[in-house]
Amino acid sequence: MVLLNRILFTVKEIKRPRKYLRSKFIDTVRLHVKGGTGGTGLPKYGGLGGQGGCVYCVGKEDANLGKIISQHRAKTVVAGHGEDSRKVRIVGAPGSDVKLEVPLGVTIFREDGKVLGSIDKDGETVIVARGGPGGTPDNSFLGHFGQVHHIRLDLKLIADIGLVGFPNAGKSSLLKVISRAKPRIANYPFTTIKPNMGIIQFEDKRQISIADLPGLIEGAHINIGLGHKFLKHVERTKLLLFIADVQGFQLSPRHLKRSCLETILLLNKELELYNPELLDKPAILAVNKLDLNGTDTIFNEVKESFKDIEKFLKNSKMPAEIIPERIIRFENIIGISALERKGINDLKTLLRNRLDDHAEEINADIIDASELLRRNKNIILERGPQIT
Ligand SMILES: Nc1nc2c(ncn2[C@@H]2O[C@H](COP(=O)(O)OP(=O)(O)OP(=O)(O)O)[C@@H](O)[C@H]2O)c(=O)[nH]1
Repeated sequence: MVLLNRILFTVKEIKRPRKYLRSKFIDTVRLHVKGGTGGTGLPKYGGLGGQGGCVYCVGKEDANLGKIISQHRAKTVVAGHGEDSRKVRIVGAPGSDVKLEVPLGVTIFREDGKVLGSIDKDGETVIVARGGPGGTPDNSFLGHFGQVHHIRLDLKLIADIGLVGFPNAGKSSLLKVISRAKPRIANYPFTTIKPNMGIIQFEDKRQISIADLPGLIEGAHINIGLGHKFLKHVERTKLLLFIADVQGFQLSPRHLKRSCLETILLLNKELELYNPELLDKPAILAVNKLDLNGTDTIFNEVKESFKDIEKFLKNSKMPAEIIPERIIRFENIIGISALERKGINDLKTLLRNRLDDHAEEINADIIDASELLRRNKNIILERGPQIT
């Protein structure tokens, strides 16, 4: 009876996590992939064994890595073996291939760290394990084993804009008013636990994608909060949109209260510690919650201090540990209120114009490269036929 009571009591204790906490966003999958073995040949009749099948990844817009895991629970993917040559079928049939549908933005790494390829477009294909050749006179009619690899599929979202900010800054609220996304919004930190994607739609049908990442926090580099886990998703974005709460941030009464400017510098520092190259991306700063009383002054002070931030920091009593080595250059600083939709249209226009300029800059680079090629064609051709 006591035992029964204890069991019943324990069962009652186990609470299933809420649904949104269970829906995990998966951005890395490890798999053991094996190409099929080639079939054996038939020496007596000169019969050829079938080629082993291969395992390959193909890009699909609506695919997700979670589906791959559910389809291959054992995490081993094996392609079909080639058919042996027989008297009645002198050339063996090839083994069946296995297709893995992956979302766009996936890079495939081999166990030794070598990149096997990346998939950025729909239909793009990368073979991850080739099948072994079938038996022929060259290999004494013995089929070969296929390739065997441990691979890692690593997803980095491909979005035009990456939204970075501290928890509670209003990233999800901004995403909701600027795009059609429906993120969770609540007044406590880390409501966002997985990246959310939204599409900003313009009247002329132009679309811009925006990725909202879970909040960064002071000390993310030592894995505080959600750490740097999601920062890889901003690597492929063309523009960074920083969002800061005009009131600053305080994780709990036990933690220091950081002002708006301090949170911006801390964000800058976390990005720098993760990958300093991120600071070279074009960046725009949106200071949020300007509907609150008396916040205009804070916004103006922040804007003013960024006019010559190095000089400002030299003269300020800002603690040294929060100052990054390299300070990001914001191309624009804009005040908004996601709650009251103030400044949202200006922000949208700003983002669009900046992305259009970015596209022109890239086109200019391509034109430069082709011009260089044209001018140096003779020199290049002299070097031999291997360079085309
Ligand atoms: N007054 C005011 N409150 C806002 C504004 N934008 C967001 N909030 C509030 O701030 C709180 C946090 O907003 P979220 O959009 O969830 O913030 P977040 O940055 O996504 O937070 P995490 O999910 O924790 O990273 C919510 O209570 C919002 O209602 C604003 O412009 N003005």
